[in-house]
Amino acid sequence: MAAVIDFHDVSVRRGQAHLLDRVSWTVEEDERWVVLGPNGAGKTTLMQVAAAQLHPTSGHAGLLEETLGRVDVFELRPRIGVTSAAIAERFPRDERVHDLVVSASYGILGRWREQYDALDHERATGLLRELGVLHLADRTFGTLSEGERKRVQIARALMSDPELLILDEPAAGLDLGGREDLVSTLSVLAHDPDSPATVLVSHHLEEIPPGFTHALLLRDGKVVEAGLLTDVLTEVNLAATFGLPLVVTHTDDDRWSARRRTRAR
Ligand SMILES: Nc1ncnc2c1ncn2[C@@H]1O[C@H](COP(=O)(O)OP(=O)(O)OP(=O)(O)O)[C@@H](O)[C@H]1O
Repeated sequence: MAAVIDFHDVSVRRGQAHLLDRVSWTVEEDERWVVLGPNGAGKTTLMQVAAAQLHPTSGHAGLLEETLGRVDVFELRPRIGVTSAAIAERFPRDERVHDLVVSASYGILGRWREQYDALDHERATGLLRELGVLHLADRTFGTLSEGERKRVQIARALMSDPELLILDEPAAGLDLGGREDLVSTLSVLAHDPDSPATVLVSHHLEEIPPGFTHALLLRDGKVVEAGLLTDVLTEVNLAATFGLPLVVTHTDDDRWSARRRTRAR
């Protein structure tokens, strides 16, 4: 199976700061990864490289069988679906939800610039239905709740039928119900064999959707551990990542949680 992400010793430096420090990471087509780490660990920087938005200072960054630095990133980027707070900020608040999704097939914002065919409209409608927000298709983006916006963003990211889907902190800012709804939706996507390879960035184990297969733990720009979820999400690894003693729970319905250990067991 072909590697979707194939990083060897990827480093990103800004002056004396090592934002990423020799990160090696491989993601295969059928894998669903969660990237966990504390604030400032380098998660967003790693996602910028994985989204072909940022070149590493050194190392080999392979993406979709291409190598960053040797490929036209404008051809690579449409093959990668990305959601992040920074991207959502650029969405026009007065854009109709359906138009926001359908315009992604051309990688632009503002649907009036292009003509779309019936298949594009059908696909946008299907994705809005899959994400549970079809009833909002005629609303403007600015009138949606935070949870509704996250779902629309994911529909838009999937519109171009990407080979890699990157979700940078999709549960940030959601209330408990919104988070649980999003986790369920992402779990359905994770179990769908037609879904692209997926990378989800989070600070919280509670946000890992059932069906996710792998985890990468990042701290100070370095990989603490990477591999199968059940191998990686140990109390020892997570304590090393977040810098505090933790009790980690994995339930029968494949949900994870972590809390500070209050006394020695
Ligand atoms: N241009 C820059 N120059 C120096 N340091 C930078 C620069 N850009 C980012 N950093 C630092 O790099 C580190 C990693 O940042 P990054 O945003 O990738 O972390 P993160 O894991 O996504 O954090 P968070 O969870 O808070 O969003 C941070 O300490 C940040 O302050």
